[in-house]
Amino acid sequence: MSKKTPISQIRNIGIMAHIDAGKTTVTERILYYTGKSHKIGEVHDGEAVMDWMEDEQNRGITITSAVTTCQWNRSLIQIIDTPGHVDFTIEVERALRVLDGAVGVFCAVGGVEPQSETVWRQADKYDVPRIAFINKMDRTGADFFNVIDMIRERLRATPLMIQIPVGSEDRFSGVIDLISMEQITWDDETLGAEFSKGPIEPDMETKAREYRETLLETLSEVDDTIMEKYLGEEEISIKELQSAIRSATIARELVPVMCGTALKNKGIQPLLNAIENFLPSPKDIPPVQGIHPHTEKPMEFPPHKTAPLSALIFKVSMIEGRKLSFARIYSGTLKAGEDVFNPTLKKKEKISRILKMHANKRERVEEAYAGDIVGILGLKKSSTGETLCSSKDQVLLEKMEFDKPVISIAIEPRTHADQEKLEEVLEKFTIEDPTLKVKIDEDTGQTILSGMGELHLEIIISRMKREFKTDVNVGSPQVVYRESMDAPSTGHALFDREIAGKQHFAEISLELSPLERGKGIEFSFQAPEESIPENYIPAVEKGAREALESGFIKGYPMVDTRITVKEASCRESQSSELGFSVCASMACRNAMEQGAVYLLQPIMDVEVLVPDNYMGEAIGDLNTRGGKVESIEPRNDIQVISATVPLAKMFGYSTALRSATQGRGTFSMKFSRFDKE
Ligand SMILES: Nc1nc2c(ncn2[C@@H]2O[C@H](COP(=O)(O)OP(=O)(O)OP(=O)(O)O)[C@@H](O)[C@H]2O)c(=O)[nH]1
Repeated sequence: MSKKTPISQIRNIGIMAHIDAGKTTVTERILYYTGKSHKIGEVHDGEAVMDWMEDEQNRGITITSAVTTCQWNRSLIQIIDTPGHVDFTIEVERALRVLDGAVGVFCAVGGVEPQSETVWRQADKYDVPRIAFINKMDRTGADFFNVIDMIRERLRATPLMIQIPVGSEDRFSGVIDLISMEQITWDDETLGAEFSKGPIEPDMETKAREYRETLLETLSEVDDTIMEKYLGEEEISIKELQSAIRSATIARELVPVMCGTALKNKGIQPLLNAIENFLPSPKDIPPVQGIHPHTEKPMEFPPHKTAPLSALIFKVSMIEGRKLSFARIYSGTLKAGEDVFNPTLKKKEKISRILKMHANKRERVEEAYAGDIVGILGLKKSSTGETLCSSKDQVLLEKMEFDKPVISIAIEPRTHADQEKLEEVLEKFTIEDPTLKVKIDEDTGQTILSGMGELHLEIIISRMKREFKTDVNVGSPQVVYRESMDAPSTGHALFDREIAGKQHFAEISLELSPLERGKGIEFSFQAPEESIPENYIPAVEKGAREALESGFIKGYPMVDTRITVKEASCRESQSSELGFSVCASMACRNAMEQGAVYLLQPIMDVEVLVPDNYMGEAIGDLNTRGGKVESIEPRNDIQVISATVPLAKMFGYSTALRSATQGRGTFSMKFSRFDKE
């Protein structure tokens, strides 16, 4: 395993799916057939290799992205597990950032569910080439061709059927490979490890020929060579077909679709072949973009082990008190025992160990190369989203953007023993999860946790209890607001004070003015030149930003505001960073007092699915919650209502919807924007 795989044979992939489509079971079977795991751990036994976290086993859903490595034919497949629940979009986004291709798993009965659409769109944003696997062909109601239509209509993708199923539901026995025109049948006795390939059975022949035509037509639309041969009725070899499919998949023109049943051990080996044949290697995708940390000049290094090092930390886990950082290496070589440079922190860090991650064990390696995804021990300060490079050839890769928390709860340790552990546990959680924020409420002294949704915080609390035996009382969830202002307002402050025997003097006049929604905070220093020494400007900026961060009305961060310093003055020998920082902060408070600051609340995109006869109730209920219905679309016998609703009005919605629709309605929700109350 530790022998070096050429970069062209590496496949960094994610498996994306709606909850319950069977992602964990598919991953399990991949590990089984690639020989990494010797026992099939059924999800319902709580033994799945990937889901090693206790909480995931209890809930039966996958929360964290674990990376695991396995070997298939000549390829090294590194699987980054991605969750299906939208409350964990951070996990999906960070996985998408470092993978090169993905397998979308769909349920043959449910097809493309709203959350599969969400995840699919995220993958579109990152230009990730995909193949699709229609799982659960054994279930009652399984309908391969219906899912194909859904992929076309809901995901607006062009499916390329490279297989069709033989039988369905309990008579599903295998597939017809439309590339080689062979029938593949799995042997139930050997957990699907053995299968036979042979000529297509007579009763399937007509259908197989018909879909082979469809495959050739679809492929001809994107590949000229295939088109010429197809129109000329010339023989097209398997190699030619594979190469055309590979190019079209990588160019994201087509999505090859396959099927099977992971639970009944059918269809996984051809899926592994498709990962190897059709998904890109790190060499097949555009080189990662970065900038020079000082000059901000665009930079890119080739994905080669002799190029300068560039790697991105995409996840940090605290394991037994040690920080394990997961990094994707884009170029160069990472060596154990050597220093690397973190351009964000402007600091060197030592790589003490490099680990190749298998699902439940780690293998130590001395070096890792472009294309690899590894665990690193030894990094002390670096965190998720930061770059590692060499101090000689510095590069800064694009940072990961994390959504801001929208919901918070107050927690209180139950006993003295819980109190003692709480700080340490929270530190671990915040290091691992950049979307979780902890702060102490200045008025009440309570600890406030903020996160991405109710489920996100619920899981944190339950992990505290189960994994760390730390019990807390939990307050009811509160919406996290932002503050902003309507019109420009000016502020002034004079700071002239003796601190520890030294006089500090600073004077600042500034203006706070509204920016467009979503712009954040901008700072500009427009005081006359040489009014204060240039090296104090960063202190002014720091003080001003900090003041805005602590808000005005209720202490929520101010957003979408420009700070313009108009005048500044100092006295020689009485200037200090401290003085300028405090003075800028006071001037901002002064401007906020003068101006009209208001609250912004989180608005959510909500999608509600209800049968026709409950639509009236569902819309009425959304209206009473202050929701705005944006569209209503029929999907088979179900109506899909898309609306935007203030998060504050969505508490208890799942219970309300269930009782209004006798359990038939479902919904999904994700953060849209902050807007005026
Ligand atoms: N009938 C049938 N059931 C399956 C199949 N694959 C998975 N399942 C079952 O479907 C359920 C969900 O499977 P998982 O593998 O946990 O699905 P997942 O997509 O990983 O779900 P999350 O971890 O919740 O995101 C489990 O009870 C599986 O045993 C299949 O091919 N056929």
